[in-house]
Amino acid sequence: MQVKVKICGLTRTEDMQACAATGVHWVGLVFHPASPRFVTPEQAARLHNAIPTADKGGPLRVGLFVKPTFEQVAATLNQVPLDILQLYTDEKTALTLKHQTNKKVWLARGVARTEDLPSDTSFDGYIIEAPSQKGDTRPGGLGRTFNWTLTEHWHAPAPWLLAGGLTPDNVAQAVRVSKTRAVDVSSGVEERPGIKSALLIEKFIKNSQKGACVHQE
Ligand SMILES: O=C(O)c1ccccc1N[C@@H]1O[C@H](COP(=O)(O)O)[C@@H](O)[C@H]1O
Repeated sequence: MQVKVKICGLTRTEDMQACAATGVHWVGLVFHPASPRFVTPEQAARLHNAIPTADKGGPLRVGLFVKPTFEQVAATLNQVPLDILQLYTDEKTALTLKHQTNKKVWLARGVARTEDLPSDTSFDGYIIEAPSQKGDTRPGGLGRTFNWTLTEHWHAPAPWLLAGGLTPDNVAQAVRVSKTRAVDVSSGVEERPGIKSALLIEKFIKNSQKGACVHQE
């Protein structure tokens, strides 16, 4: 797989198994109570146990937290051995959590202009997505796209994933325009919030690779 894929917001064992079977690089578990994809640490542990770990060829586990405290992250890590923390918080808190937990940290950043693109090399990766809007009930998972040309000439300080409103129908174009090497999707491969479709996951992965072929020629 040339373009790496993360499927986020998994709540069911069968969806974890579909991700593992299709060879996605990362699966995301949402620990934000306001999300329709929220899972408790106990539910996450069951999902984690349903598929091979990364050292046995399974996907890496990414835990998504919105403005978390150290206590919330530590209590979650006690139940489920996450590989990466995807954080919606400020840089200082994220860096402190990285040192406290000794985990890889990806920062999520909404981008409206090139000036919003991060330059800090302290993090292990970035999720680059649509900026929040007034009235949003959560900072992501809303199926909203942004101007993909913004990242076209960006010299990223760390590996990054393009996110926000990606679907099997637009992912090839998104990869082509943004020049990303990795994509992240939640709502675009769902039958309804939290319920993934194995068929849409398969289509999404296949189409994401089509975008890569064009810009690598
Ligand atoms: O998925 C959620 O419910 C969610 C809640 C809070 C913050 C982020 C969330 N999801 C992340 O948002 C992006 C884009 O999602 P979508 O494909 O537009 O639905 C992705 O990184 C999800 O992991």
